[in-house]
Amino acid sequence: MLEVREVSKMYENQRGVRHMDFSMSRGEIVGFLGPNGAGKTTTMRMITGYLNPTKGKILVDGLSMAEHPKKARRKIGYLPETPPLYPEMSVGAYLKFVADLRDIPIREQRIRIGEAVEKLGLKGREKQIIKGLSKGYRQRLGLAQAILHQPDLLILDEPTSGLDPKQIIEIRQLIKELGEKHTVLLSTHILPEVNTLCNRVLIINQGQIVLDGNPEELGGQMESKFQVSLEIRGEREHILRELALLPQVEAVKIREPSAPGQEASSETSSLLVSARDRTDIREAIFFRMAERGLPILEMKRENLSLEDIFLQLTSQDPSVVIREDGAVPQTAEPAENRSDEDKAEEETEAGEGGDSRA
Ligand SMILES: Nc1ncnc2c1ncn2[C@@H]1O[C@H](COP(=O)(O)OP(=O)(O)OP(=O)(O)O)[C@@H](O)[C@H]1O
Repeated sequence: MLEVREVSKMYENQRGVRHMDFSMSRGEIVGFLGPNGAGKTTTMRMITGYLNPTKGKILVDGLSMAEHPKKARRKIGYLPETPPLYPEMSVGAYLKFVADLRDIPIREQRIRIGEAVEKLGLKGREKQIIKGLSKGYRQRLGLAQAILHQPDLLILDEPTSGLDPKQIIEIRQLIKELGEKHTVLLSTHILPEVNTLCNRVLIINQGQIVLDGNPEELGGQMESKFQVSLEIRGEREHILRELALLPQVEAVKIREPSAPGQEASSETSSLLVSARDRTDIREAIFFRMAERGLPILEMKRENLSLEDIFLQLTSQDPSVVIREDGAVPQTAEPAENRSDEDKAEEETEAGEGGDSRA
């Protein structure tokens, strides 16, 4: 559905986006995460044809954005961070205006507007003036204009930013529904939003993708060691001795008391066990404890949360790049180590390209 091939964008000697390379298949809902200034908006503006890449290529359903901008843009619905609304217009008049702008045939306009109004919960508000709408309803209208021409691909730039908690839940639900028929790329700062909505996450930092994968599987991929939390009944010394005898176990941390105000129990121990590597050690622990008559009351694999991963990747220069295809760690080059060739390439890029159709 979307191919972003080696795309870079330079802003007057400052790099906005660097060698961005990813593709999206039909039906995916991809979360685009990154700290402020990482390059999310720049990338989205290039995908939607509002900004020309300095280098690289963007294909929407096989159509090159550079060669066939009009056709390619017809396949995209875009909700910028601030929805492009006209405050003096009514909801209905605005959607009619957008329908004209998108060349939707007159005979189809009523049906399309009706569908969008229905889908986005705007029914009964067609005559309302936009400046009187709440932020949540403006966002709904922004989404309605984005889907009016029935695009295959939706690009949503921070669609829930600035909304109150109730509006956030409503807009997320709408995005989830839109995701059943559209391929969606959405940028956000809110990590749980990615877990709730997306089947894939792209984390970018300093203009580069530093991680690409399934939000639920990332924790396991990122960890260098397998970790298990355990609650075991029995004499503490005995348990620790038995765990230490397992060759796969590297470290055991005592985690008591398990809840504030709860006394450490002499009967049970809460522990965090780390393996020597990424091997699953749960079976080995289970059989050893069973053999020694030390019942396991609870055993759970500990994963890094998306928040841990995000902080790990964005709080300093990324040193590890993990791709969806096999979690192969590569070293990302710190800026000072870039080759002269790379620097020369950047200088050349700085002289090319520019904004278009802004
Ligand atoms: N028009 C511009 N001129 C010059 N530099 C720009 C311009 N737009 C963006 N940049 C720079 O490009 C980099 C990426 O900015 P971008 O707005 O794409 O980040 P973002 O990830 O969307 O950030 P945020 O989460 O704050 O919206 C930043 O360093 C920014 O300062």
